[in-house]
Amino acid sequence: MDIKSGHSSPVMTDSPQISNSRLTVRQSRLPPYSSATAVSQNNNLLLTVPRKKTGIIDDVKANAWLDAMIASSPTPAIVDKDNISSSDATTDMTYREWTVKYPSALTTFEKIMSVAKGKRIALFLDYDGTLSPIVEEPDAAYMSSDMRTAVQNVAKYFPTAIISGRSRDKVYEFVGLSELYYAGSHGMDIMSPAGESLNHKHLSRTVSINEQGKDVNLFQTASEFLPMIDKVLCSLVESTKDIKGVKVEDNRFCISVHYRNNWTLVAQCVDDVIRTYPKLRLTYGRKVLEIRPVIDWDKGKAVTFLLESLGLNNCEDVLPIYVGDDRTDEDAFKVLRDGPNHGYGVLVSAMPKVSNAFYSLRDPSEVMEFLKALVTWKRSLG
Ligand SMILES: O=P(O)(O)OC[C@H]1O[C@H](O[C@H]2O[C@H](CO)[C@@H](O)[C@H](O)[C@H]2O)[C@H](O)[C@@H](O)[C@@H]1O
Repeated sequence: MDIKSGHSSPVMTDSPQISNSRLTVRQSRLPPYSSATAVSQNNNLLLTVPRKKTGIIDDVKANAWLDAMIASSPTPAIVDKDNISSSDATTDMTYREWTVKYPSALTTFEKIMSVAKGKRIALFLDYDGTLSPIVEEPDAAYMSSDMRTAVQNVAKYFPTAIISGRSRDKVYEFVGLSELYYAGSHGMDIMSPAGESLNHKHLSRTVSINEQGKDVNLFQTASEFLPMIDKVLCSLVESTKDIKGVKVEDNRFCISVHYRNNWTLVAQCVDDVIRTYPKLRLTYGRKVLEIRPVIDWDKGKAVTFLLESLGLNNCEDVLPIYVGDDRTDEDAFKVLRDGPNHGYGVLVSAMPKVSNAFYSLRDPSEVMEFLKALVTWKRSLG
């Protein structure tokens, strides 16, 4: 990974991976992303990554979606330290400069709490990269028991939801706390804790039985896509089976295609499969391509839905806080920044990034400190 800091906003790249690449995709579902959000439904794109002439950074920057995809690709646990060209000191300084715009939620904790005073906090937490560190093997992204305790404690005081790109079952398996709200598949599959009734004026619910045999409410916004998603899942498993480092993950209402090398080949394979499905779209995260239904629903919508269902929307005395690390969390940050339910997004990142969040935390260990601080603060109020 190379961090170029000669621009006003330093850009992270995986230049060794892309320096010789050329990818032309016609009539593709690969989206032309803007710098912070990942939304496009354009069917007729011509995307070209030209061979390096003057500088790969410029070439890549000319292709906004690719730039953004690569920028979000490096994962702290996978990064090869030897490839970092900037000195640690420069990196540190760049990070400190960045925190002027996105202050640490720990160092500004008192300021945040002065706003929270007299308000009810509603807490939204992403999973991967926020509650668990990013690791090479997606199935091994375990949460520490200390983090679990921190989440459990915070949920005693504030309504707490986990909002993840993973399937709801998988994230529930990792977290294992039945007292939380869970929104899997980027918010397309929402479950209330047992014993909590969740109602919404527009969306109908189904009642299901959880592992302890108790009733839980489910809100699923993309059920009609399930047969299509299952079909695409099978095709993707088949078409990528010989590509080293690829793992296709079934996230129920969406699919993740993880890649470690050969990303152009993987992108092409994915594109070949989904180009005949106009009702699906492609987004991306850290070394992952994600296929999901073309519906107007994302993590931001899930936050709004949960606030409405909990009767916490448009309330002067509610402060929603969303902590997340990924591109898909930006939708939620934006909702809290610009929407009627004013709150704070907290971006978890050890690298400078452009974000809709207000605050930042470096990594999951700082997230845990933040959760503990919230509990201490709440207890201090008596
Ligand atoms: O919304 P999230 O909870 O942040 O989930 C986003 C994706 O996270 C997982 O992939 C990422 O984390 C893996 C484990 O650390 C890592 O190996 C992978 O490279 C990352 O992309 C998950 O596997 C995906 O399905 C989620 O969509």
